[in-house]
Amino acid sequence: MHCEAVGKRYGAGRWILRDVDLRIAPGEVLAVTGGNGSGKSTLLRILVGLSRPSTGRVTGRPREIGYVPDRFTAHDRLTAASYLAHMGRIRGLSTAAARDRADLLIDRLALVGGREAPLRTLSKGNAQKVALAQALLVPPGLLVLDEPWSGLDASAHGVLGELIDEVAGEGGAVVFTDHREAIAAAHATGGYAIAEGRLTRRGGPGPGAVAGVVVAGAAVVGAHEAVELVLAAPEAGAAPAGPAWTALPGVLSAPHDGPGSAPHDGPGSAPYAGDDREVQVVLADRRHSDAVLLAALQHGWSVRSVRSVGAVRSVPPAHGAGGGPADGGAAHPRHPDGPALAAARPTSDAGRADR
Ligand SMILES: Nc1ncnc2c1ncn2[C@@H]1O[C@H](COP(=O)(O)OP(=O)(O)OP(=O)(O)O)[C@@H](O)[C@H]1O
Repeated sequence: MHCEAVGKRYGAGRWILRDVDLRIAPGEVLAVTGGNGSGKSTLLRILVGLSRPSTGRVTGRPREIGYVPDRFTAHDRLTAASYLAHMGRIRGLSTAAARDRADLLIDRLALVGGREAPLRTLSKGNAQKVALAQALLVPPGLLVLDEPWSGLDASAHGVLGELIDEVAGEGGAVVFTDHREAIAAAHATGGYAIAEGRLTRRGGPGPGAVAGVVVAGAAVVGAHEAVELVLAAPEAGAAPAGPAWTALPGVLSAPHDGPGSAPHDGPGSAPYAGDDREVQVVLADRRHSDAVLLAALQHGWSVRSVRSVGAVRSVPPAHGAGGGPADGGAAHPRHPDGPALAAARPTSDAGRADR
């Protein structure tokens, strides 16, 4: 999805956003921070299509969008369960599937007052939980959350983090706002700040962040602490017999996989001076890296180097751009123009009226 030179002003008022360029790739979790009134909610409304940009355009918006606005005011007599079942049906679920999904989300978010509480009786935090649940009734290709942590109790904080990871792990993109850098750093894979209408990329986010890498087409999806293993084949000249790298538990990518697929070029084949053995570069989840090394050693490979890559996020083949295990499962730089982006489900960009 791409916001291209997006600008926004309400009527003849000041420019709230100017020249915003933003690409969002599947599997990314982007935090947008900024002070009160800086335009965060405005940007989110443009992303989901509720507000039309005054200049520029948004393309590649996924079909399924989950949106949690900053305020979810529910004056309704409907119960939480009925509301969610109704919303699920609007999104194409059968009544039974909508109820099941709603029940699951209500349980996970521990809605106080329960599923039969009328919406209008819910506290701010519990209404926020219902808003979150409605955004997740069907797996969103884009999940947009406006200050989702505000008002949530501590236990729901953890669940929200899990839900975000799950959406991203399934190849959905997530964008959320918050005032607090710490929250952004803990949950996002990339960050932006808005000030004076300009959106600027922030430096590396914190522990939950992805250190610049998306693995498209990995056999295992989700967030990983990854290790890069550079392995040298048993002997020079021969097609290296190795384990089926990507079939090993925890392997996220191995550019040249399978028997007889000797690496001849690309990132996996850079020869070392004085050693022309073929080289395989394996990106593995850290928890499995010892087992991968053991498998390599058992097949006669030797270890050139082991390097911690930090956090990476892997997305499934359907969302990759030809980087699946079948063609090598490459680790792509998390760059706006990175190949993973090409898999964004294209949709029309029919803007809807401003609220
Ligand atoms: N529908 C509207 N009509 C006119 N002005 C608006 C409208 N919506 C927002 N604004 C103005 O646009 C500016 C940005 O508002 P926005 O809600 O996007 O900021 P924000 O960064 O989300 O703020 P906060 O952190 O306080 O929620 C504010 O000055 C606000 O008053």
